[in-house]
Amino acid sequence: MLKEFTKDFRSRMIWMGVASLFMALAIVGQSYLVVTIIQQLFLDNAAFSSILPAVFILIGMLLVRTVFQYMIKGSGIKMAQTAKVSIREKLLRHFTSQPMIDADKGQSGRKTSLFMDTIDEIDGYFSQYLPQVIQSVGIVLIVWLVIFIQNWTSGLIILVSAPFIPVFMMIIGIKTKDKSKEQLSELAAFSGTFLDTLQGLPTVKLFGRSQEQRNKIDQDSTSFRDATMGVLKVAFTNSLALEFIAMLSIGLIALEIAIRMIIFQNLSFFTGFFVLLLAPELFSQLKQLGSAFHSGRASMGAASRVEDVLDEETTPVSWGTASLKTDKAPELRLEQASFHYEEGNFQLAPASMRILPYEQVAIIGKTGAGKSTLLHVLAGFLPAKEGNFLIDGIAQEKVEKADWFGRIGYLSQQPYVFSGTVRDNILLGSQEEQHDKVIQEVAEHAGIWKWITALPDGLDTIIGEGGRGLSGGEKQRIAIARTLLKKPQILFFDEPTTGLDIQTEHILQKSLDTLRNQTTMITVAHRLHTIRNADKIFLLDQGEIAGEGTHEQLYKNNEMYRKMIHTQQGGREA
Ligand SMILES: Nc1ncnc2c1ncn2[C@@H]1O[C@H](COP(=O)(O)OP(=O)(O)OP(=O)(O)O)[C@@H](O)[C@H]1O
Repeated sequence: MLKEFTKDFRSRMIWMGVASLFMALAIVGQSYLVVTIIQQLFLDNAAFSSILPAVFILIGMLLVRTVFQYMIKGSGIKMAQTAKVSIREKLLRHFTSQPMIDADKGQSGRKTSLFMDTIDEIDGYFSQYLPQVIQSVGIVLIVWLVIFIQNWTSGLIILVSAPFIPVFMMIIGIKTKDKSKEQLSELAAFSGTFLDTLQGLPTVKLFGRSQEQRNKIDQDSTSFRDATMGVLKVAFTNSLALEFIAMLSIGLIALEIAIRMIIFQNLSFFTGFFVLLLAPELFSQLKQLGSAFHSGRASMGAASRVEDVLDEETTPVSWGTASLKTDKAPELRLEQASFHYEEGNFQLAPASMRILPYEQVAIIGKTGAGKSTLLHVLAGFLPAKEGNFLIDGIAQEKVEKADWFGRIGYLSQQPYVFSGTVRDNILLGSQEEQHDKVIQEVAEHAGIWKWITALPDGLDTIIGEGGRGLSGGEKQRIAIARTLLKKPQILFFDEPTTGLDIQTEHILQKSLDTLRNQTTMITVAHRLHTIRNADKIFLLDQGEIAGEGTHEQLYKNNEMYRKMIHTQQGGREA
C-alpha cells in the first residue's frame, strides 16, 4: 500500500534527491572551511582578518545545509499528510460502502483506534523514512567519495565497516514490522474494551460485573504495555548496535590517521583533520537512517493492519445510475429474491412479493423469523443474493443510490441521536436549511415541541452522543420529527417491540396516520393495530413466507396467523 504512494510522490522524491546533493556539498564545504580556518589561524599564524571571508562562506554553507534539511523534512511532512488523508478516505469509503450489517460489526473503539492511531503511525514512513533514505544515500556516497580521494585507506575502512550498519538495521528492524502490528492490535483491543465498558457501564454495574470488566481493561492495558515495550526494546537494541559500529569505525579511522601522521609521517594535518571531520558526518547519516528505518518498519506494520481491514470481505449493495421516472412512490417487487448472512445459517428463502404505491404493508412472524432481514432487503440495506429486486420495474442495482435514499425513510427500533443540537438532529431529515417554523411544525406533530421549549436553549440545546440523556420515547419522537420533515415516499419501520409509553405510542400512531396517504409504509409489525389496518400482511416463518393477505383473509385461512393473533389478544377471538 505504501509503495503505491511513491509513484504519486515521484517529483517530490526527485526534488529531495537534488536537495540531498546540495546538502552533501554543503557538508563537504563546511568541513573543508573549518579545517582551512584552523590551519591558517593556528599553524600558519595568519591574521584574523584574512580568514574572515572563509568564516562568512562557512556561515553561508551552514545556512545552505539547514535550509535544505528543513526543505527535505517539510516535503516529507507534506507527503505524510497527503498519504494519511488518502488512506483515511479509503478506509472511510470502505466503512461507508459496507452494507448496514457489516457496518454494525466489531467494536467502535477498535475502529476509532484504527482510523486515528494506526493511520497516524503510518506518518513515519513518509515524514522520516523516505526523506532519510534519499538524504542519507546522497550524502553518504558523496562524503565517502571525498574521503576516499583524500585518504584511500580511511575510505577502505569505511567501505568495510559501514555496510554492517544497514545489515544490522535490517536484521533488527525486520522484527519491528510484526511487533508494531501487534502493538497497534493491542491498542485497538484496549480502545474497544474501554469504549464498550464505558457505554455499558450501567449494565455492568447492574449485573455486578465491575470487577471482571476492570480486570479485562487491566489485562488489555498490560498487553498493550508489553507490546509497546517490545517495540521499544527493538528500537533501543537498534540504536545501541548502530552507535557501537559507528564508534568503532570512527575510532579505527582516527587510529589509522594518527599512525600515518605520527609514525609514517605521510599524511598532512589538513587531510587528516578533514577526513576526521567528514567521517562522523557520514556515520551520523547512517545512524539517522537506522532510526528512520525503525519508524519505516513500524509504519509498514500499521499499513499492513489497515490493509487487513480493507481486504475484509463485505457484501456491498451495488447501485447504478438510472433515475426513477416517477413523482409518486415507486412500486417494489421481489422476484424469487433470497438472502443469507455470511455467518450463521439463517436463510431468507426465495421470496416473491409486490408492494404497490402507498400500500400499508405489515411483516409479521416470531422472533428470529427474518422480519428485519426482509425489511432491510426491501430498503436496499442488504443485497438480494439471488433473484431480482425491482424498483418501479428497474433492477435495484441499476437504480441511482441517491435517488433511492432520497425517497425513503427508516424508523428503527433504536433511532440514533447524534451529539449536537436538537435542531441539527431534526434537520437530518432535510437536505436544505429549514425555517424554525417548519421545524416547530414537525416537532409539534411528533409531540416533542413542548419538551424542546422547556429545554434551556430550546432547539439549540446540545444533546449527548448516541442520544445520552434522552429517554427512549424522546429519541423516538426526534426520529419521528426527522421522518415527518423528510416526507419519504416509502417508510420502512421496525416497530419497537418494547412497549413505548402510551403518549409516545399515541403520537407515533397519529404521525403515521398523517403519512398514510402520501407514503408507502412497510412495517415490521408487533402491534395488533398496525397488523389489522395493513392492506397486506406477510407472515414469515423461519425465513419463508408462510402466508400473505389481509387480516381477514389470513385469519380465515392461516392457522399460524390465527394462533399469533390469539396470543396477542390473550385468547380472545379477532
Ligand atoms: N448480521 C447477522 N449475521 C448473521 N446472522 C444474523 C445477522 N443478523 C441477524 N441474523 C440472524 O438472522 C435471523 C433473522 O434475524 P432477524 O433480525 O431478521 O429476525 P426478526 O424476525 O426481525 O427477529 P426479531 O423479531 O427478534 O427482531 C436470526 O436468527 C438472527 O440471529
